[in-house]
Amino acid sequence: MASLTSASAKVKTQHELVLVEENLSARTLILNRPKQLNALSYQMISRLMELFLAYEEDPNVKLLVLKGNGRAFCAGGDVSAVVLDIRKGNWRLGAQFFAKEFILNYVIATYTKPQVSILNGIVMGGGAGASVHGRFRVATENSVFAMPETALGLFPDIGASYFLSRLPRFFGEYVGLTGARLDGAEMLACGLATHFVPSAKLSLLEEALHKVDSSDPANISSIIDEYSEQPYLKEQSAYQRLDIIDRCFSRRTVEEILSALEREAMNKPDAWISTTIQSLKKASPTSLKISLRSIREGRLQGVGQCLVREYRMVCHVMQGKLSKDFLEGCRAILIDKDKNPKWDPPKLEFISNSMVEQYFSKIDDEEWEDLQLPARFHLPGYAAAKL
Ligand SMILES: CC(C)(COP(=O)(O)OP(=O)(O)OC[C@H]1O[C@@H](n2cnc3c(N)ncnc32)[C@H](O)[C@@H]1OP(=O)(O)O)[C@@H](O)C(=O)NCCC(=O)NCCSC(=O)/C=C/c1ccc(O)cc1
Repeated sequence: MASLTSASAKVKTQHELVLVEENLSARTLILNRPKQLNALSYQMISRLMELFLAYEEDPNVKLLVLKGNGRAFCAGGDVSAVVLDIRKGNWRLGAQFFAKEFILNYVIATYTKPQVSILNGIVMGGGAGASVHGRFRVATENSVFAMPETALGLFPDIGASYFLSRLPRFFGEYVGLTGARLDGAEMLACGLATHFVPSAKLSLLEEALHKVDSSDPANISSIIDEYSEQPYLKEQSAYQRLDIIDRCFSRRTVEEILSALEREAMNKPDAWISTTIQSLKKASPTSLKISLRSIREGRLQGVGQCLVREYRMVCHVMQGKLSKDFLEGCRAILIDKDKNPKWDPPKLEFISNSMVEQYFSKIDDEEWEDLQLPARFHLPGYAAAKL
């Protein structure tokens, strides 16, 4: 029988935002802001961090399950508050949010006990950060995955330059630049999910996980295997187009990627190529350029290095000195909802390499410092790389 517990926390609402279920050696954390699609607020991230760190020390805990209440696992970081902060000129509050979130991503990526994320709904931005770095990711027929940041004037953060760059071939560049939505079958095919379980079987799976008394990933994997199915990958899936994706998204620059897609479209008109071109043309040109460079650098870096670099980048975005596209993207998509952002600079060709370069440099501010990741000791082999 599950019991609801409340570990030590200062603010009462934190307990309501992340519910905890205890079952023998398993702990289930439930993101509980269903009306906002479980968008992660600062309090939620703080609470998750507190719970993850406490459970790592607790020998009675062997397995963590993470899931969302309602139709979403998690639709990303909570963008509603940040817009107010930036408008007031308080970009450091945004930076503080990201520092906390990225450290949580790092703790998850290097966690010493297995984490099973049940992705039975929307998984976007920060929701991917809370799950993809963990050991097991269970997709269902309700999963909708996307990294939609370039449409918002941001870039795929939360360590996405690490995991996107490790997807097969150039699929990560495609997912990260276009913000394309993937279903559960596509998530499994590309490796973002480790298992696919039909939602009708989730309660049985969870019951089985509640009885687990081991942290051995092989044990957990075989339990999830019992409920897993091989889903149908639709013929129109982007994952069936890896050859075109490779031909186009392997190009050196965003301009070359677009030209390659346009050439493909001329040779063989196709709805998927048109949609892909349209997504790129609607996104912030600055976001596209810094995202491509970030994913390319990520190929050669560990998850910690990726997060430190992304933190520099996100601080530049929050500071708004180099570009105000993030504020404009939030206005157009979340506030006025006219879906018509006016990006500045408005075109790819106006953004030089040296402008891109600045996003990767330290912030010129005496009070600012690079992200300090916590030292993580005694990691078992499986705690390091999950993808
Ligand atoms: C496609 C979605 C997921 C579902 O669409 P829908 O089914 O038509 O549902 P709604 O859009 O009506 O969403 C239901 C409610 O959830 C809210 N919501 C839905 N995602 C959100 C959300 N990320 N935030 C804060 N409310 C939300 C949304 O505003 C709405 O609230 P309300 O109008 O009061 O009913 C749609 O909500 C959507 O595009 N959400 C944004 C997804 C997204 O871009 N996520 C990644 C964002 S970037 C990121 O993670 C970092 C952000 C950030 C964080 C902190 C910072 O300091 C700086 C930056």
